[in-house]
Amino acid sequence: MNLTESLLHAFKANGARQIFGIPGDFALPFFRIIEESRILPLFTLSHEPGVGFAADAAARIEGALAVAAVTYGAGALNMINSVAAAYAEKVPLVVLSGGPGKGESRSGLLLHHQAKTLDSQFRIFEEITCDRVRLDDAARAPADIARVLGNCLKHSRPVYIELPRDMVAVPCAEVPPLPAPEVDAEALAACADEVLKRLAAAERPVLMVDVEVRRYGLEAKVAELARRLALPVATCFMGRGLLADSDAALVGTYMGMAGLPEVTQLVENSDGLFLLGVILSDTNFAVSAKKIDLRKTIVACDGSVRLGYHVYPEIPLAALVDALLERTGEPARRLAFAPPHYPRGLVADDAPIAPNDIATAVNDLMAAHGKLPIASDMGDCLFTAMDIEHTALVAPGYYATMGYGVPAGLGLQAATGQRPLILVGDGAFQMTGWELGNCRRYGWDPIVLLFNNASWEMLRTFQPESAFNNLDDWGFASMAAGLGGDGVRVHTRRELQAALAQAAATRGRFQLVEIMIPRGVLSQTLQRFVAGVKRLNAPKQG
Ligand SMILES: Cc1ncc(Cc2c([C@H](C)O)sc(CCOP(=O)(O)OP(=O)(O)O)c2C)c(N)n1
Ligand SMILES: [Mg+2]
Repeated sequence: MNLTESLLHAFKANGARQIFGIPGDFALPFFRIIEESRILPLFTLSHEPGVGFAADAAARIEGALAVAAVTYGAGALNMINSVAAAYAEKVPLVVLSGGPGKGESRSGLLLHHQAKTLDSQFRIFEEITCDRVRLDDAARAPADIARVLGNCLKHSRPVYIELPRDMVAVPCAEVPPLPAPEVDAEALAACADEVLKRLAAAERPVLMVDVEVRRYGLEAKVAELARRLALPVATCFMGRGLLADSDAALVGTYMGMAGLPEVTQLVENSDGLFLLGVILSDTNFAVSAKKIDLRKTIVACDGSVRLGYHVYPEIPLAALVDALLERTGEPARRLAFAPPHYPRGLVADDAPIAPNDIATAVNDLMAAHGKLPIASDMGDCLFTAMDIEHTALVAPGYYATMGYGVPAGLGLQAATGQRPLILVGDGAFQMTGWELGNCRRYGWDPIVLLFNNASWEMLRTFQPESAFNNLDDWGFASMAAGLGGDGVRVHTRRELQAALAQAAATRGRFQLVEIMIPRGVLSQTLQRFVAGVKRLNAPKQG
């Protein structure tokens, strides 16, 4: 077996199901082995940001490793933003980059694709990965690969592997099993006992879940824990879509002043708030109506558990959930809760379309055809998604990068085989929407809802006086045929309903529904979010 095959077998043995990538001369040798060995399917896309986002979405939806393979320099550095997004949102993404061979680096010449030095790329990735290795020693490689992949899964963060092009075919041993995370049994027991004691003492305990629950494959266990403890469950903005298929008492998504008032009160008035796998970010908590007193909360994330002033380090989330389940049985009472109401029954008339009409039309579609997993870009489309029935959702809710939606939808369909719904604004579509041109050769057929307000509308809500927020009308629907799909532009609610029905009935080609929205017309959630941010940032009176 050669080094590339050993690496590919290790990817597969630890959960990866495909590789997304774009080759280059520093990567051609190992791309050939990927293609000829067929150990993992290879999907090439058109631009490295899209490669990173597609692999990120595959990792999120599968709760497993995903691999983004690129060439040295122009390729890998083109993917920095996608890897930074994966780091911020705790995604186990493996960056596999080609690199110069040993001989080349001694030639004394500056190499093409080289930035400052030949080590610059390795150092740049240090800031957005939890571990890195350059595979320049075949004897050390199996242990190095095991260590790096082990850290990728343990920390659920990206890692960087550089494969010099003169090493790809050297003989190499199999990669050993990854090191299992060690847990101090006594500390775990004390931690689990204290968590349960706190929750039992609370009159209004609430469980809030976020991305780590999916990253560590814990959704079913967490739903069972919530049932046993009779806890109402809220997701945070980033955690939207979690537990969608469970019987957990899902009350909705907490968004402070921007969210449903009943969910905001439940969370902010809780005397036993249990934050499980929650990233304490501004997009999750910035617009809190009432500052959540973290001293009264239980925060389990990033491998530690904090209860007030008590901190238990090195407690993996999975170990904590298992320990809590071991200590709980059938609930004394069944929790009565009111599931959130999502709008249905679109009035299909000749009125112009507002974002909430899109949510209503999608809810009607899912009621008729079953739930669809959603990949959403950043923009009002993501705020609109909060009014869509709870379903699997991948979106950059915290890192908030644009360009995510379309490639992420392709990654989602490549990973699961399920047809996704993609939500994307016109500004974001201008960035990576062209990746739809890759659907035909892989048989992907997403339904794409393009919110076209000819505007960077989110920016306009914060700075309405700037004319640069006005975008031109690009006529996206008319471009769909050339990219291998079908496109339709809709202006009224009647046209929207008909277009969605037609898209749902058409398989085998992507369906682009270009939804014209008047500038200044926002989703209710975004309106509340902006009002909340403005209120919080307003100069204090007096
Ligand atoms: C890669 C990238 N560039 C810039 C931004 C800043 C930014 C936003 C966030 C605040 O940082 S929202 C927004 C406008 C989005 O326009 P569009 O996709 O048309 O959606 P909508 O019209 O619904 O706003 C920009 C430019 C970003 N988030 N990501
Ligand atoms: Mg827009």
